Amino acid sequence: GVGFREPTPSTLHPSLSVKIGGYEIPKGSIVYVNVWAVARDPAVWKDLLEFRPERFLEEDVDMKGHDYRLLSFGAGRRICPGAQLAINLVTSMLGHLLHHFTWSPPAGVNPEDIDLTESPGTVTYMKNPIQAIPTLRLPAHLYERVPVDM
Ligand code: HEM
Repeated sequence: GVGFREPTPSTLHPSLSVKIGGYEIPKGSIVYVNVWAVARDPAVWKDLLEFRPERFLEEDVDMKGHDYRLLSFGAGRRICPGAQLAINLVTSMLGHLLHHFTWSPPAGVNPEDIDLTESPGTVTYMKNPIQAIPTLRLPAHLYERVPVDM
């Protein structure tokens, strides 16, 4: 498995003309930052192609623009304003999916054979959608909808 999947690029909007690495960047240009490459820098990440989420427990990596090793939401003035909402939603959604279901590959597919190839572009998708089969892991009555008075 792969450790980092940056789904979207980040942009810089220089307010002055600057020269970087021999390139003249005129004021007002939109510069796309290849955050995908930044998040895969072997000089920065240990075992970078391993799926090892616990790396983020071992080391404090800020993902809201303060740590340039991981720029999922960009950084600076044009950072994603929905970052905290997105982090809360993804955490809650993943938590529910894992709490309620056991997930397995379709019958006959070994986990090692799942194709994790990405399809690069402005937004990164999986080249082939991953198929996963959920089975209930809690007593059935816990999945019933509870009416709520609003
Ligand atoms: C996991 C989910 C999300 C990711 C990975 C993400 C990522 C990003 C990135 C990389 C940018 C560009 C930052 C830059 O140019 O440097 C951006 C911009 C933006 N995002 Fe998100 N975002 C997410 C969810 C959301 C949500 C939930 C909202 C709103 C409710 C949101 C609203 C925006 C807006 C309005 C901008 C444009 C900000 C600007 O250009 O000033 N995003 N986002």
